[in-house]
Amino acid sequence: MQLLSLSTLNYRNLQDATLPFPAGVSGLWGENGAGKTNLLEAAYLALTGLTDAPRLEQLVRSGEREAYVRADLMAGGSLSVLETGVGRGRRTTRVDGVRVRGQELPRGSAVWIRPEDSELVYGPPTLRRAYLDALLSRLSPRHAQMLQRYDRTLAQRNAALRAGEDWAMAVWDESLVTLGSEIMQLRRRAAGRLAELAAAAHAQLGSQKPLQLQLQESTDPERFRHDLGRRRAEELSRGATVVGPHRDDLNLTLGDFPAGDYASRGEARTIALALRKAELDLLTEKFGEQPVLLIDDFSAELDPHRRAFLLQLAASVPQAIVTGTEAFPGAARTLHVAAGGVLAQEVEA
Ligand SMILES: Nc1ncnc2c1ncn2[C@@H]1O[C@H](COP(=O)(O)OP(=O)(O)OP(=O)(O)O)[C@@H](O)[C@H]1O
Repeated sequence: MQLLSLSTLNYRNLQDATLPFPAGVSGLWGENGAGKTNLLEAAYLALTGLTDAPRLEQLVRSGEREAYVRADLMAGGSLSVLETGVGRGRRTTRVDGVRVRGQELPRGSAVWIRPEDSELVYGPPTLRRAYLDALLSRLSPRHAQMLQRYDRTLAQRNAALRAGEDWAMAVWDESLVTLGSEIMQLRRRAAGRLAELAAAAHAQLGSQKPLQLQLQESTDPERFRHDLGRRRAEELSRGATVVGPHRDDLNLTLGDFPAGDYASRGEARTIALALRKAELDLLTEKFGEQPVLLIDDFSAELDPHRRAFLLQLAASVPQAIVTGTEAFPGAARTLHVAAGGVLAQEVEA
């Protein structure tokens, strides 16, 4: 896939502009705080409709009410215009001028690799679940739908638990078990393939210690109903559902040890890179075309071998946009970012 151009309006510190992007590797370099991450974040939002900003208004330039991003995307041989507008608690999405829901944007259009991905290793289970669920939702609209319904049911069940409505549990359990069991089955299937791809990417990254990835479930489809009943008293006293797919984790083991407790910063970044490469591979398998690859801060915490891997990875996809505080070696086109604007452009041989 290829992002032909990115337009932004009122987006964080970026100057309002339309930037064309050719195929191949574009390298964006600039000082700290120049706006490089904001540019990749805007591209990711425009291409996928996704953001992990805690509040949508953070994306809007201070003093403005709304921000807008637009991606002209070439996918499957045809051009689509993807537009997203965001404001306080509000997001609207259009494809070719027609208003759609966010999940109707092309689902395999971009993968974003960034230094914060190390939190997938060190951070709490919520982050790994979010990674898995976001990926599965892009691979399967059914999973996205099940997950939404599960989250709604879970919130209602928790409210009933807090209100001490023991009598209502039979009804909530029925829906939770039906939805939760399907989510567990979908996760199991995808996690198996993800584990293979991540382990292979990790080995390619030159790591001597093998990476293992395993779904850690708080229950399983056969036991789910029984476990809910067994822990009812505890749930009523805590006012929360204590078993189910919302309590699962993705265990990462490096060599013989849990990665979150033992991995060095560089090792964690390597594991995170392997997870993103696996994401790229899964999306490519599913949609038959490689996503646009966005790489933020390519040199952060990586030794020369791992940097070389990123270089090769960027060169292996139809289009990659890579940022750093120095120019990306081997980029077909180098752009200079300063004060939220793309200032200079040099074409290398
Ligand atoms: N909503 C906003 N309105 C205005 N400016 C913002 C907004 N959100 C973030 N910024 C500013 O945008 C600037 C650029 O941030 P960005 O993370 O893109 O920098 P960067 O070039 O990636 O820097 P680094 O190399 O340090 O990672 C920061 O100074 C930040 O304070």
